[in-house]
Amino acid sequence: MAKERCFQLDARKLFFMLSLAVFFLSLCILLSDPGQVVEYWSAQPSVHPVTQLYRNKNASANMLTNASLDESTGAPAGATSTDATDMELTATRRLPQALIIGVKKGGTRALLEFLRLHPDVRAAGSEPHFFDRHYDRGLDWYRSLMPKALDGQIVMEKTPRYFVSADSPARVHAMSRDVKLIVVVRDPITRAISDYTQIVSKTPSVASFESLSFRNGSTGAEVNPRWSPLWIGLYARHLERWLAYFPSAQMHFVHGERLVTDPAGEMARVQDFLGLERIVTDKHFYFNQTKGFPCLKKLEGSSQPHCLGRTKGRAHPQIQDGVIRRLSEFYRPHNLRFYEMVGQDFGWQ
Ligand SMILES: Nc1ncnc2c1ncn2[C@@H]1O[C@H](COP(=O)(O)OS(=O)(=O)O)[C@@H](OP(=O)(O)O)[C@H]1O
Repeated sequence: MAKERCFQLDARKLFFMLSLAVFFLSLCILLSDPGQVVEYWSAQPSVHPVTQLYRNKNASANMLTNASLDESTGAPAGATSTDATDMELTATRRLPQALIIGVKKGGTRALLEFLRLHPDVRAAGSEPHFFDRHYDRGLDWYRSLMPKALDGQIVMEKTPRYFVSADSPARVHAMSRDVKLIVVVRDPITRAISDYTQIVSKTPSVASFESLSFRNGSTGAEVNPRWSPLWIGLYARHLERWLAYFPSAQMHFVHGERLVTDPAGEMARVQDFLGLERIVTDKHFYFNQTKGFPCLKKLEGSSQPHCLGRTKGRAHPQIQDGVIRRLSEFYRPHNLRFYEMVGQDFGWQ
């Protein structure tokens, strides 16, 4: 009897010591690299279904774009039927979960093209202008413009005019209070010159930038904030209307200048904001000296590099220094207010 009790005590002691050893061993691993544990848990929920297929197919040498998604199923071209059944790949047309709402001439086309490289993004190619111009056509019409997408893929579109359209915030909110909003912003003066360059390309007889920027056409007069290329750059005013409907955490601001100098860095932040795995990286870009802009190393189905078209990255006219100075003074308080509202200094002088 006493022998049996003694054996039970020894077993308990052994169990206790083993537990202690396991506990200390775990503690050592955790202390030597706590990041691993955090990284593991934070990495788990963000893998979207097509990203998983993309990984499985190891597409690193075979970059997958929206164009390579089968139009009828929405699955990546080349995915087998077993992949499709396993993942219940049934593509449907859905309303967007994310919108690039502005700003005109900010770099919105570049951003959309870069995002389209991501296997979990499906984007409409042209600008629907639903919330600003075609709202009376209804949500079914709008939905019909969207590409087919799988569950878990993010559907998006870009219409830069939404940012400055008075009706858009309420209408977007009526469609979805959870939609994610992206705004590409650029120095409002360069943006205005870019806008003006586009106007001249369509109407060469238009008055000079200098005369249109001031109330009576003379640089001695007040800046004319009603001239559309200048009015669009009053970012804080336009943003106010959006913040009446959406919390700032639901909006992401892309630094337009950095989208040119560091596209991969800006893309990392956008992918994080959209809850996507960082698949679009510096591997996808190269700087094209002739164009003066980053371009894509290759598009799907082609081994050729791809730059945006000729209407993106036009040469700007030279604007008088005095006019630039006056516009800087004009925009300074608006820019500072905008920085405060978004909690980010964009560094425009
Ligand atoms: N990678 C790359 N390639 C070419 N262009 C680039 C790129 N990244 C940003 N940009 C800048 O995008 C500006 C055009 O902006 P948007 O696409 O928003 O214009 S639009 O509102 O859709 O007309 C365009 O303005 P301009 O330079 O005035 O033409 C570019 O400066």
